[in-house]
Parts: sequence; C-alpha cells; structure tokens
Amino acid sequence: MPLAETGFAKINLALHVRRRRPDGYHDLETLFAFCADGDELTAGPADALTLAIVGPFGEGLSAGEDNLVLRAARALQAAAGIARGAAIRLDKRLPVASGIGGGSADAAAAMRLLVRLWAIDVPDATLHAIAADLGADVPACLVSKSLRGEGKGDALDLLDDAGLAGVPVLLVNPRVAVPTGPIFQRWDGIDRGALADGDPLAAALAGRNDLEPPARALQPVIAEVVAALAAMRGVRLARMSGSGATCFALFDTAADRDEAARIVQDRFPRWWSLATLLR
Ligand SMILES: C[C@@](CO)(OP(=O)(O)O)[C@H](O)COP(=O)(O)OP(=O)(O)OC[C@H]1O[C@@H](n2ccc(N)nc2=O)[C@H](O)[C@@H]1O
Ligand SMILES: Nc1ncnc2c1ncn2[C@@H]1O[C@H](COP(=O)(O)OP(=O)(O)O)[C@@H](O)[C@H]1O
Repeated sequence: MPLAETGFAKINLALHVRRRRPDGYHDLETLFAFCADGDELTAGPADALTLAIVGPFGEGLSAGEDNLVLRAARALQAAAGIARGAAIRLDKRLPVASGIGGGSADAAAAMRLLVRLWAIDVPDATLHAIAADLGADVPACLVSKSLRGEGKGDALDLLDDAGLAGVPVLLVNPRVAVPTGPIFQRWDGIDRGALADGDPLAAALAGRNDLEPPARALQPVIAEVVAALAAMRGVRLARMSGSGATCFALFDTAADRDEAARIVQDRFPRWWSLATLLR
C-alpha cells in the first residue's frame, strides 16, 4: 500500500502587505487557514524518483524536475544525505496559480510523505529551512494548521484554539490563472496598517487582502466572484485568497454553504468551486 498525504488548500483570511524589501520580496502579515480538502499525493518505494500527475488540473502541469513536488523531494534527499527513490503520484484537484497554495501545498505534502516513506529523522528546523527555500508559503503549508504569518510569510505563530476548525467554507475560482510575482509588483506601495492581534476571525473581519485591488485590476472578474459570494445567505466573510484569483466565503452553517455552492454552479457554470470545511 502506498502512503498518502493531502496538500491541503490554503486560505489567507487576511493579508496585509506592509513594505517592499530590497530583495524583491514583501513583508506581510497574514492569517493562514487550511481546508480539509486539497490535492492528493501518494508515494511507494522505488529505485528512482518519479512523478506522475493525474486529476482535473493535471493537464499542462510539468511533471519534470521543476515541479515543486520533485524539488521538495530533491531537497529532502540532499538534507538527509540519501539517494533513495520514490514513485510519487499527484492527483491535482486544485487550480494552478490560484492563491490557495497549490504548488506550495504539494511541496509540503511531498515532504511529509517522504519523511514517512524513507523513515528519516530530519529536525524541524531543517524541514522549515527546506520549505522556506522552496517558497514563502511552503513552511505554512508544512504545518497546515491555522497560523499567523509575518516576514515573507514564513515567520509563523501557531494559533492554538483559533476557533476555525469545522467552519464551512466555499472556494470559487473563475478559471483565470493569476501569477503571484506580478501581483505583488502591482501593489501600490501604501502601508494600510497592521493586522490586529487576538481572535483570528475578528482580526480577519477587521482586516483586508491588500493584493485584491491589484489582482482585480488584472482580472476584473474577481470583483464579480467576491460580490456573488458576499451576497449569499449566512456569509461571515467573503474575500480573495493570496494573490488570487480564488475567492472564499466562510459560512454560519454547512446548509448555507451548500445553498451558495448550488447558486454559484447555476449562475456561473464555468467557474470552479469546492465546498469544504476549515481544518
Ligand atoms: C501571496 C501568497 C500569500 O500566502 O500566496 P499565493 O497567492 O502564492 O497562494 C504568498 O505570499 C506567496 O507565496 P509563494 O507562492 O510560496 O511565493 P514564492 O514562490 O516564494 O514567491 C513568488 C513571488 O511572489 C513575490 N512575493 C512572495 C512572497 C512575499 N512575501 N513577497 C513577495 O513579493 C515575489 O515576487 C516572488 O518572486
Ligand atoms: N505541483 C505544482 N502544483 C501547482 N503549481 C506548480 C507545481 N509545481 C510547480 N508549479 C508552478 O508554480 C506556479 C504556481 O505558483 P503560484 O502562482 O505561487 O501559485 P498559487 O498562487 O496557487 O500559490 C505555477 O505556475 C506552476 O508552474
């Protein structure tokens, strides 16, 4: 039996961009939450390291050495000083370049998977460093629990008892790919203030996603998605995640979420959606 891990879909409940850094990155403050669903990875023992990609969003995604799954595997091999292989299979269920982790979640899931498959003992600090090297979001995805992120997004604080687990959520993507770097570049450079401390949901409600205006400027349909979600019954918060274009809504009840999912599917049959829960 191959081992399995989920690349849990990531949501930024709020994302405050504070300043542009000399290294081209941006200091930010964000509240990460994770969904119960995502991409599915499996791995079995093998002599060579291989990746096979299946699933609704697998088409067009390179399964070569540039894939974040293989980059994570190579980095782990190097850190552990081993040359063991693995036959990895990625079921790509999340849209690519869509602000919900995607590749970052896959890289993190691959790390968790291969640590188990290879039965290697890698210190947490080493895993964190490998993850941070793969992408600003990968350390958060490695943990895949509610977190507050600062710095590039890789200085993390676990939000114990965040009160978010089990909250019904609907993800909606209008099927436009939005690359992360260009959205940060289009941020207007105005610091609109810190993200509040304390209760994560209250902080998120009082907060914002500073990447939403530049993402909307590039893809106006994002405004339509947020407006459609915000108008649904039982919505607690509707917003774009990350650099877009996926938007999310948190609901009071699973019935409200399912009603919203039905309405979205009826009105916008081309859009992708996922009805799930926060974990
Ligand atoms: C915006 C966020 C919010 O969680 O999520 P996504 O939209 O990618 O899901 C993340 O900060 C994305 O993290 P990740 O996708 O891992 O970023 P990376 O691969 O490290 O960087 C891609 C590009 O984004 C920009 N970038 C990223 C993070 C950051 N704090 N400042 C930046 O300016 C840089 O231009 C960088 O070259
Ligand atoms: N396993 C993977 N899943 C998705 N994208 C991947 C993967 N491996 C590499 N990539 C690359 O990463 C890019 C997505 O990065 P990014 O824009 O940061 O996505 P997101 O906003 O969804 O986190 C894609 O353009 C894709 O070429």
